[in-house]
Parts: sequence; structure tokens; C-alpha cells
Amino acid sequence: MTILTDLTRAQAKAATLIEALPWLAEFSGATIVVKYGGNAMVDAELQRAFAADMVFLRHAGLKPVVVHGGGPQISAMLGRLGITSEFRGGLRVTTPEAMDVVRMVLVGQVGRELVGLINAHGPFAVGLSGEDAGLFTAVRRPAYVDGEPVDVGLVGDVDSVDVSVVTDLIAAGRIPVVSTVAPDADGVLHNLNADTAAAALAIALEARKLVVLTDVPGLYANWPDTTSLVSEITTDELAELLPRLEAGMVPKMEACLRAVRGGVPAAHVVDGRVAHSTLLEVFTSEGFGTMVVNGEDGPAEQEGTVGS
Ligand SMILES: Nc1ncnc2c1ncn2[C@@H]1O[C@H](COP(=O)(O)OP(=O)(O)O)[C@@H](O)[C@H]1O
Ligand SMILES: CC(=O)N[C@@H](CCC(=O)OP(=O)(O)O)C(=O)O
Repeated sequence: MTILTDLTRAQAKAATLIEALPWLAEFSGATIVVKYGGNAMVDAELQRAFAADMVFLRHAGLKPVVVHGGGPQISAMLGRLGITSEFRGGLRVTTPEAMDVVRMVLVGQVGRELVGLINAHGPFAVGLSGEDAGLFTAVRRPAYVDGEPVDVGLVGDVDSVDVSVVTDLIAAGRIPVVSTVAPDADGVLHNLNADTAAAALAIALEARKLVVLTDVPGLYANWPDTTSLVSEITTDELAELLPRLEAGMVPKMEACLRAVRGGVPAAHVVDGRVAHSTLLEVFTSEGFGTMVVNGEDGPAEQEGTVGS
């Protein structure tokens, strides 16, 4: 009996590995931008699993690029320093004082920790911010509340992207880990929403996928009704839904829309609280979470026809 159980387990493992085969072929050499949200960094074990996934992708011949968030971590540090912060339209109102903390936490803390976790597997990760080698320039971004623009201070949208530092690192076999602060044309540092920056980078890199890890299973059409989870949505449908979305999901879904309209074949919102969610998304036939695809084409044309 024990032998039979062992055999069944071995066959199940082999089936999982072989399920990845068409996807390994499909995505060999592909650049994949993975946005790791601050809310998905819930415990050390999950962070280690995320780091292992990035190294797995790299060894499997893909080119992962990590863009990380850190909203909760910034809020915690602002709280410790007695600086109040609020969000409007899903964006943090960023005073010059708060901006110092945003840079310190994203570049000096969250980015460093991720680099360390990935490099536990070998010398892969290199951390950089939008300030490095002109990666991003920013332009002042308003937030919208009830359709009206509101000033959120030093919050930037991505104005320009110079991908050369990222492509140089990829060519050298590294895994770039990007923190999302960037100067405007006058050199004034701005706070970029990490979803927004990840989308801009995915477009500029002509990435094959944008994968956004967050702390929910995906997009709910009718939040917080948990029966309304969307497995697939076209850009046209998403554009129609966007005005009805709340807070954190607004910049995230705007970013997915922008990425796909900008030429990225698919953007996925997946549950970062599930260990190895990136691998499940990339290498399994069912996919995982919510997939955004171009309005005019079906998913089969968008992301290959293998497996599913
Ligand atoms: N329609 C929706 N579908 C899913 N989540 C939603 C929706 N509307 C609001 N949310 C909230 O958005 C949060 C994710 O956004 P955010 O807090 O910015 O995460 P992250 O740190 O991953 O960027 C979820 O935890 C959920 O509470
Ligand atoms: C303008 C703006 O809101 N910037 C974000 C940057 C970090 C981020 O986007 O982090 P998550 O991905 O974890 O939400 C902030 O200050 O919280």
C-alpha cells in the first residue's frame, strides 16, 4: 500500500512538472514584470517564497523584473515618526516631509530586504530606484475624488522611462528590483504609485506579462461581494468598471488597463498571500487571479494557445 501511495504522489509531482512544459516553451526568454505589493508582504515565509519564484523564473530562462510597493510599511514608519498621512483616490498625499520617509522606506528598507532575500539564492538581484540612470522621470499627478481633481502633493505619474539600466542588468543575468521614486524635470523627487510605475516599465520593456501581487484573490466586480471575483476582463470592460472601483484598486486596475492598452499582452492581479502565486500564474494552465486582456481579442490569441 505504501508503495502505491508513493507512486501516486510521484505521478502527481511529475504531472505538475509536465504541466509547466508548454508554458516554459511559451515564455522562454520573455520579460515578465512582477509588482510585489506591500500588502502581499505579510510574512517572512511568503517573502522567501516570492524571492524563490523570481530565481526560479530566472533559471527557467525568463527575465523577471521586480517592482515593489510598500504602502503599509511607509504608513507604519510615518506613524512611528508622528507624521500623519492620508490617501485620496488611492494615492498618498505626499508632503516634502513625507517624501523623505517614502524614499527611506522604499529604497532603504523594502527594496534592500527583497534584494537580500533573492540574493540568498545567488548573486542575482540588483536594487535601483527611478533615480538611477534616469530610469523614470515624474510629472505631478492629481488624484480624482468624485470625478474632481485633488492635489496630492509630491505624487508623480511616470513621464519618461529609460530602460537601458534595466536591460543592461537583464543582459548581465541579474534580476532588477525597482523602488518607485523619481525626480521631475526640475530634479524634485516624487512618490510614484508602484502599480503605475510597474505598468509604465512593462510597456517600455515590451514585457510579455505584468503580474501584480496583492492581498486579495483578484478583482471583485462588486466589492466586497466575494462571489463577484473576475477571472478575466477585457480592457473595454475594465474601462467601464473603473469609475465604480474603490481606493486601492483604482491605481492598480488603471495600471493593468494602461499596460495592456500599451501593448503588454496580459496583466494579472493575483493573491500574493498564496505561496508561489507567481509560479502558479505563469506555469499552470488554469491561470490564477484576474487576467486583463485586450478588448478586441480573446485570451487565446493574446497569450498563446498552449495548455488551456
Ligand atoms: N473591487 C475590488 N476588488 C478587490 N479589492 C478591492 C476592490 N476595491 C477595493 N479593494 C481593496 O484594495 C486592496 C488592494 O489594494 P492596495 O491596498 O493598494 O494593495 P497593494 O499594497 O497590494 O498595492 C484590497 O486589499 C481590497 O481591500
Ligand atoms: C503615490 C502613492 O500612493 N505611492 C505609494 C507608493 C508605494 C506603493 O505603491 O505601495 P503598495 O504597492 O504597497 O500600495 C505610497 O506612498 O504608499
